Amino acid sequence: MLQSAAKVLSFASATSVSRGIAAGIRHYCKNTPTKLRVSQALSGAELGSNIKVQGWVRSVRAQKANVFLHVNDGSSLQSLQVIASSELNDPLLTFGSAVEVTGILKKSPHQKQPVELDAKQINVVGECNPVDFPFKIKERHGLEYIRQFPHLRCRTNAFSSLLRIRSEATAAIHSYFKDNGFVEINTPIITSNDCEGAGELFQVEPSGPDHADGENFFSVPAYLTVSGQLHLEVVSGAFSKAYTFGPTFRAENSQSRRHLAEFYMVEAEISFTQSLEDLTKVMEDMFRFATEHVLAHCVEDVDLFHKHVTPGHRDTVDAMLKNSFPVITYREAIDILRRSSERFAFPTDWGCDLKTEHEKYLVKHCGNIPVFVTDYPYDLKPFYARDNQDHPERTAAAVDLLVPGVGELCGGSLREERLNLLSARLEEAGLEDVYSWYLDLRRFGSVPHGGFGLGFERYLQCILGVDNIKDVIPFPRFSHSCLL
Ligand SMILES: NC(=O)C[C@H](N)C(=O)O
Repeated sequence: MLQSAAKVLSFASATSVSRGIAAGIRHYCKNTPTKLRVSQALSGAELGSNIKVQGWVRSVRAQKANVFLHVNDGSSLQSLQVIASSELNDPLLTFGSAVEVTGILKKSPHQKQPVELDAKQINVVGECNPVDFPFKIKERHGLEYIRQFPHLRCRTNAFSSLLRIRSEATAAIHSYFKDNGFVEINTPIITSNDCEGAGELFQVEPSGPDHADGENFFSVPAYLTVSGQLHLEVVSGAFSKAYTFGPTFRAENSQSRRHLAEFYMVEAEISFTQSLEDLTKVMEDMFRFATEHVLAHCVEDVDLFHKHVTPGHRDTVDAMLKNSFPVITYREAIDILRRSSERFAFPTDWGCDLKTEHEKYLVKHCGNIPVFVTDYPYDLKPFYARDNQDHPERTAAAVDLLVPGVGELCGGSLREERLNLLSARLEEAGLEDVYSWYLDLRRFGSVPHGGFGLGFERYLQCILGVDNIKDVIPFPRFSHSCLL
């Protein structure tokens, strides 16, 4: 009896203790702000709650007894409006400063923004001297201006939109390949081959005191990759669909609006191909999938470009998505160029490389939508391109995709899978020994296959209408420039 009374007592005291703890936790939770990203706050999550946001001040204005801020943390183009009483104002609260704001998230009485943060506390985490800061409040700076500040430009609306679009486009391209049964392969960045044979290579050599004797680290000359194609071809001997998406390097001595020394390339390789159509279908489908995804998931960011940076470009993008991409042969392209009344700077004879001016003309001629050009002269293409033996003119089964505003976006080909033809071509070029492993691929289970590469920055230029490729990559590298 006594024992059971004791049990009841201890149970009673235990429950009151736990009740006390629970109340304490509730009290603590009520007073501990929930950390939200700006995009979450804007979506109305946690309306009426005590929240905390951390970000950078995009605008600041003192009015009567209040101070109004816009805080952005890169999660969306929109900033969160913060209202604080002027006691919370601080001379360090300037455009560009980093802040931490705690307060109650409320529905906004203004139509322009759905919510506002009624601030109870503002900490300036990092000050920013507005006099020295290169960007000015409420000014729309052009891409060319902000390009001068590669270490600061992500703090502008335009460049932060670009970075979000870039990230979303990357994800879309990966999901396209995943959804369509491709396996992602990490092809090497350091390689001993010059896939394109164009000699635009950056050689890799070690440095530092351990390598002062000038030894050859790899025992063979090594370079930064110009293309993952040959490694994908290795893989395509066992995987019928493979792709890679990574940095690529070309030592082109060019300051042009569409060349970089370091750029990202999406490359795919498909085994058991029947014709170039197997490649053009994937190129076109991937282009559509990624573009539709970006337009649907980055509405405000894309609008910023299409309305303010490159007004009118949306119509071009809509036309690209509405029409299927025409296909013309190189022969037809040459005939179109030769018939035109345009005065080209470069020749338009059979066998000439198509230059940017030609590519742009062909795109316009075809209705300002992307156009595939196929079956290039055999001698224009590298050793791996398949010989179209049945064509009257000597051509290779190669294809380029030309797009509005940019010119060449993708290049691809069926690969020469026939051992005798490939080894004859390599022998002619004196490359038989270097590529003996490549010939092995044709000795052991060779199948017709082909692939293509898409320049990711050119793709972004194309869908956003951005003129200069340096404005669509976080840290551009080009001749005489390797800032940061
Ligand atoms: N993977 C490819 O077909 C791309 C091609 N090797 C190029 O660099 O243009």
